[in-house]
Amino acid sequence: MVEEIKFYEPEDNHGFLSNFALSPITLSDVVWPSSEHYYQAQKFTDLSIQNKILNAETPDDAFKISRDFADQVKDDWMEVRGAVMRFIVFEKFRQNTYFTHLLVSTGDHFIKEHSHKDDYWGDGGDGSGRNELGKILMDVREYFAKKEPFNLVHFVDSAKLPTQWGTFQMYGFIEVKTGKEHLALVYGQPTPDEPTLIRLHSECLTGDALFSQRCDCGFQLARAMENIVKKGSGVLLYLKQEGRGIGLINKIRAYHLQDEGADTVEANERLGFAADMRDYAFCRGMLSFLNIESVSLMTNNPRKINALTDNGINVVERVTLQEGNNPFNEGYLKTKSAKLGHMFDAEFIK
Ligand SMILES: Nc1nc(O)c(N)c(N[C@@H]2O[C@H](COP(=O)(O)O)[C@@H](O)[C@H]2O)n1
Ligand SMILES: [Zn+2]
Repeated sequence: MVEEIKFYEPEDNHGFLSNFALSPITLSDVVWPSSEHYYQAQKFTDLSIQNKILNAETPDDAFKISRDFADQVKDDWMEVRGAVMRFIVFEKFRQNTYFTHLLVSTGDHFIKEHSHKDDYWGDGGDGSGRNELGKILMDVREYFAKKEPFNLVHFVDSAKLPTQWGTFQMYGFIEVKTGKEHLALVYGQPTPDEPTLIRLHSECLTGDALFSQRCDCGFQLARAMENIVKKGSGVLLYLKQEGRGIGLINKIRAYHLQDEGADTVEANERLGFAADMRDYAFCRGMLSFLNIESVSLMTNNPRKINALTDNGINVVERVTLQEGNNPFNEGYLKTKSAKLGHMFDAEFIK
């Protein structure tokens, strides 16, 4: 059974779907504060009425001003209103990509404007209405759901994550291609005005949660979060890519081979995997949702730099993240440098 999304007030859950949600739409150098402003203004040929509506403080005021001039609505309005609505709802989402991510993230849910006041655009409150606005929203969703970056991940929900360094906002995403669950930990208020300090951290249960000294992951995770808090803002993408993409159990198999003398690349390959199975293309979807286009990337791994660059993210700076070298991971770090191109200072892997 396909679940339903019933929306109405812009401040309620799924309120972004409402025409009364503020969403600047620029048309011929005119900025309409909401789709409601534009839709109501198109009822009139009188430019002074259009301007009154354009300059209305709120979408509600735009609606009310339109009702004040009900006797001057143009004769063909009932014939053209459907096309006007479809145009402006499409433009709302084309120009406000955060809303587009939210719309596409509703998946295949049936969308209804739950309005007892309107049985044409809404469902009439009892489901007897035509729900024409809901139909347009589902058509617009279908269009953008096929387009990058909206087709890469679906946002599910977010919550606070208090840590020893500071409180992050944790966003949960589902990768469309694989169904994998990925996180974005956001600290402060990253803005497109300057490069955002970020880390692409591939999940390493042993290092991140079990204090392993076989690798540098847990040490890098801690330092990256500390760096972000010290800077005042930034993002850590926590990616479901355990074992360089081979998974936890296969990583244990790889460790076993390493216990018998193989290096970390040889072990992967003896198990029938490439040295590194990870793909990062979906990260563009998470960064787009967060409105991040240029980054300072904390990594030693050239593949992560290339992956972001290849997917349209401007990596303006690489910030080294050399942490946790110890006798147990000395060989691992040396192999990452020699065979996987990791950029370490000579002193770090002596
Ligand atoms: N396949 C595999 N073999 C090993 O020996 C490993 N230590 C790992 N660890 C995984 O590597 C990723 C972190 O490496 P980067 O620094 O991001 O390149 C992460 O997925 C670990 O689980 N994997
Ligand atoms: Zn690790």
